[in-house]
Amino acid sequence: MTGIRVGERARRAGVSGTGPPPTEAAGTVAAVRCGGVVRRFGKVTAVDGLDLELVPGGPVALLGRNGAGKSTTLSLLLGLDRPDSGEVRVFGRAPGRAVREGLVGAMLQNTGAVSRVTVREVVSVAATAAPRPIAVGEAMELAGIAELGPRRVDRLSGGQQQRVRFALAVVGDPWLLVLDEPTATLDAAARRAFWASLRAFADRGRTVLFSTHYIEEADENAERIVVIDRGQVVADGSGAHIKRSVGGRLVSLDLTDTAPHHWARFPGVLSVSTRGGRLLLRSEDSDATVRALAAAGAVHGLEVAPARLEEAFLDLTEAESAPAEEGR
Ligand SMILES: Nc1ncnc2c1ncn2[C@@H]1O[C@H](COP(=O)(O)OP(=O)(O)OP(=O)(O)O)[C@@H](O)[C@H]1O
Repeated sequence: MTGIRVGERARRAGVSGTGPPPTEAAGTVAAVRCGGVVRRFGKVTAVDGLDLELVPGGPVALLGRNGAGKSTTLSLLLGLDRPDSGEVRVFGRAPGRAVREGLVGAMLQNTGAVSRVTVREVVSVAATAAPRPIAVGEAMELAGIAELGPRRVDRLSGGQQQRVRFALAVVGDPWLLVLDEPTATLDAAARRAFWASLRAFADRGRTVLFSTHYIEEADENAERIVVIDRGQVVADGSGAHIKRSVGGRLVSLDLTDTAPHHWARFPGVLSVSTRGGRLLLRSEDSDATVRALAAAGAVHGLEVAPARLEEAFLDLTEAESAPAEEGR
């Protein structure tokens, strides 16, 4: 576990907050615990025996390619859906109960903007509905929309509307904030601003879990990355840990040589792929790989680089990717 405990983070940030649910001291109960969770849709097993525990703290990224089971997992955590088997607990409670108690906030994909109301009005309504809200102005500040209070929500840009959704998700002061691909529709500047807001919220000692396809963003913005594929956790740790666990360096060269080589049998080679006319060899011993490539006369446009998270991610999820949408 790499999450920082609530008390520790909140102390570091100098935030008092409203405190954890009264029955539990901070950090003594898992924010999320999934055990053997299965969710099937017809022949498709979207979540396939998922085990996951989040200690309070974060942010944590749920990283996976299309159809990996991220949204289904988040729906189960929010009590919007139920597992076919296995157990999901949020702060020790059934997810629906945790949501009703105001312990969970969410920002989901494709939620439309309400018409004709102002930003301040819509955030105020959400605050009224929450059992333990923070001040409306504070939520707007956190979301970076303090200046937008009098503006109509339906006349804002996509990036601004996304920040309003963030304010709606945090105004109830949830102890777990769940975000499904929060930056999918944002440009680079809006993304940067959004991540700053999200980190500011996590720094109040809250648990933040977001799903993403963006590997580099997960690395930059999460303390822990849970890689999910075919509804199972295939890697779990910091970005550095995931890079290390896949291991090695990336040896790449121009694929000009048409002679058949058994690249996978070259010394040190862990995996082989091609991209844009380049051969990519992940190697645990790049010196040995390069020597063998030179001996085979295959060195054209050679580059050796540290493993990037993207390659690590592809290695973890690409090898058997074909049947993912077909069920097993
Ligand atoms: N309501 C549903 N009915 C049928 N199949 C579903 C349903 N919801 C999800 N699935 C299937 O379950 C699998 C996992 O979907 P899910 O949306 O959880 O993946 P994801 O990782 O969130 O993907 P994406 O990144 O594309 O949103 C997919 O094969 C999807 O088609």
